Amino acid sequence: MEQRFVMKCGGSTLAALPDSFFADLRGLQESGVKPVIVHGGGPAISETLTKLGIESEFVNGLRKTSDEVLDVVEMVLAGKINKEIVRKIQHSGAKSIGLSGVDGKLIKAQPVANAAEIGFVGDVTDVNADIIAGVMEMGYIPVIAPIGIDDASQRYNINADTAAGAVASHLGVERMIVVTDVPGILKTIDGRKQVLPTVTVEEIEAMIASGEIYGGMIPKVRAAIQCIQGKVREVVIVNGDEPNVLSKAVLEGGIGTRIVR
Ligand SMILES: Nc1ncnc2c1ncn2[C@@H]1O[C@H](COP(=O)(O)OP(=O)(O)O)[C@@H](O)[C@H]1O
Ligand SMILES: CC(=O)N[C@@H](CCC(=O)OP(=O)(O)O)C(=O)O
Repeated sequence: MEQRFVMKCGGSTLAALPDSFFADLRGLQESGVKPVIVHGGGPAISETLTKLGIESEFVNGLRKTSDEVLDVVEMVLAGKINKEIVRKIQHSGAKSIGLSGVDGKLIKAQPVANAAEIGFVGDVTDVNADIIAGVMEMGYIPVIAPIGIDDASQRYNINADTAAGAVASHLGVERMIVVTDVPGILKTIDGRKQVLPTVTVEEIEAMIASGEIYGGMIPKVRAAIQCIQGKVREVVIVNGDEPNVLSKAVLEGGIGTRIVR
């Protein structure tokens, strides 16, 4: 079995993740599995921007990022949220090191195509997988904040789903697990919302076109589609609230929605 997996934790669920979630993570690591975490924190960024009286808006799911907004994004993601996750992992008894994409130029980025409209938002151009592998080799769980950097040392705000997909691709893991606040991709069947156990790229495109997949689910499925073109075999979307959700997703299957080729 592939020993490594990338897990993306969304801001929608981070604060509510119970101690048992981190105990499950520790158990997995003890059994020889090597997790890599990439996290979001959109709601916490919005809250801090509001407190500071800085306006920001989303354009097609991406935050318009001025220099002033970028400072707050880095402060909240690489500071507050990253260290909160590292502390929780350490409290569970596992070892963890927090990094942002700036550290060791871990995530190289370039401006998105519509940068003139949305500012310092980045697309990933490269990931320094050696740093991540080195941290794992030392027995630590890497926790990565989605800030990118270019050769001129400009920072970029990167959507966390996009960053996680790029990390999974560059590491060449077989599986990415996306932990969020819904139990998978939901579809109304026979008048009832149901979790789809498996979806293909074609089904996703149809659900985006019909509006059945919208908002924050769009960057997740887009990142999933991008990374399953390569070595990543499947992306699993799960709810962080479910007991032992990680070990179920990694070892057993049959939970959440699996996105496959
Ligand atoms: N078909 C769908 N199934 C489930 N959730 C969906 C779907 N389409 C859109 N969503 C929305 O996507 C949200 C998850 O995205 P988001 O709030 O950005 O989470 P995160 O902070 O974890 O990245 C869900 O809470 C739900 O409102
Ligand atoms: C460019 C862009 O939109 N970046 C995101 C980064 C955080 C994120 O993606 O967090 P979630 O996973 O919780 O949504 C933002 O500024 O909110």
